[in-house]
Amino acid sequence: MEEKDKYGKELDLAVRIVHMACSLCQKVQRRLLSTASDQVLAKDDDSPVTIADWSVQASVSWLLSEFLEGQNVSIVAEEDAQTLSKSDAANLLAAVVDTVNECLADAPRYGLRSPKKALGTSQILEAIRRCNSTGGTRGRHWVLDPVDGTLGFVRGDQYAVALALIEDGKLVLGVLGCPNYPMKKELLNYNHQRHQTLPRSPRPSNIWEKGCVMYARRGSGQAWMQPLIHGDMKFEWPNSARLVQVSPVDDPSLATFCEPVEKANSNHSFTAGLASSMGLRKKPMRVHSMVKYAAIARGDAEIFIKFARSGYKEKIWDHAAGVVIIEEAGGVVTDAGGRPLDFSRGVYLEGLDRGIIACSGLALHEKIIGAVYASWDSSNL
Ligand SMILES: Nc1ncnc2c1ncn2[C@@H]1O[C@H](COP(=O)(O)OS(=O)(=O)O)[C@@H](OP(=O)(O)O)[C@H]1O
Ligand SMILES: [Mg+2]
Ligand SMILES: [Mg+2]
Ligand SMILES: [Mg+2]
Repeated sequence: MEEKDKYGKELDLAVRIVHMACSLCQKVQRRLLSTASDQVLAKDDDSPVTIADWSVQASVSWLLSEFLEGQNVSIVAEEDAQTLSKSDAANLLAAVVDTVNECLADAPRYGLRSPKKALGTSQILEAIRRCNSTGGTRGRHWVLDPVDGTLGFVRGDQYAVALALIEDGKLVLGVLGCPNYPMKKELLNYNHQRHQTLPRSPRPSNIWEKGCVMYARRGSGQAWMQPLIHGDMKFEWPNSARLVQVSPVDDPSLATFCEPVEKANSNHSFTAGLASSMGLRKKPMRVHSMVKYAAIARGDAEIFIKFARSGYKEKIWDHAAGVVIIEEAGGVVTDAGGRPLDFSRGVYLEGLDRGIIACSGLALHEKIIGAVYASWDSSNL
């Protein structure tokens, strides 16, 4: 197979699957926001999880196994089936089973096959449990964050579905579905005070106002964006895909940096110090989820910085898809020491030096690394 066609089949499959998963999430988010429900649960670390997280994981797992039959499909993903398997979780499990079957019944619209008959509870639990691979340096591993930014999802705000493929420890493709991130930034209602970054109308009618799916294949030098496939729209490959590129801005005073919304996930006062020391003047764009990676890849912002509290270990599914998309769009992603992220060492980004810095170009990147170096000793991280 020619190098340029390598992973073409896998990318095509992953893009279709992510479109489907985004549609599932939109339905669940609408229901969640319109009913005062108890459908948001807390995990052991107090982070939220919903029917959408489990349902996307089950659907993606089933579809990958179905289409890559014969291969021993290895998936590294965020959720497990423990809570759902408990005897008091029958209603929750039933809701997941319904949601997955509703989603898979739509598969032909995306050029995929539905199951011959609706999946049963045990098949769905099995599909979730199968995603317990720990990745590593050898072989192929799919990396899935079924709902990234679950907090944004339950707030009715930004979230993403992220699917990537690693082969022999290297990222080879990434797909990022952003259901509330319109094709054009101008269509986003960005409110600094309320930290809300939502499409301007709640039920947009124009496809450019709807969400997007971005994707890239390692080494292609290209990153693509498509409008989200909706309702009765037919999936036409490559469905108005357009190339995206990082921003050309390299003057810090004109650059925008993004960071997590929650102080608990990244040290806002440290990043504010960094920003001012390198001459960034604009307010930070605080957005939930890997939409931050999407924003850099398509030139809506120039910098993404995340410094988690010391002791927190970043997981590969929170970054994999975003990193390959930014890099192919012309950007740079490293840790705070300037080294590339290592996706080969299991579930965590082992060896990560302090934080993550994604940038539209080398000039800004060097300035931030320099600013981190200069301010680290005086910081209280
Ligand atoms: N303590 C701590 N520090 C750093 N990061 C953490 C922490 N706890 C969780 N996470 C991971 O952060 C993911 C969400 O990141 P965001 O950038 O969307 O955060 S924020 O909601 O905008 O604040 C979130 O992803 P999801 O669980 O998929 O939502 C987590 O994997
Ligand atoms: Mg995540
Ligand atoms: Mg998640
Ligand atoms: Mg989570």
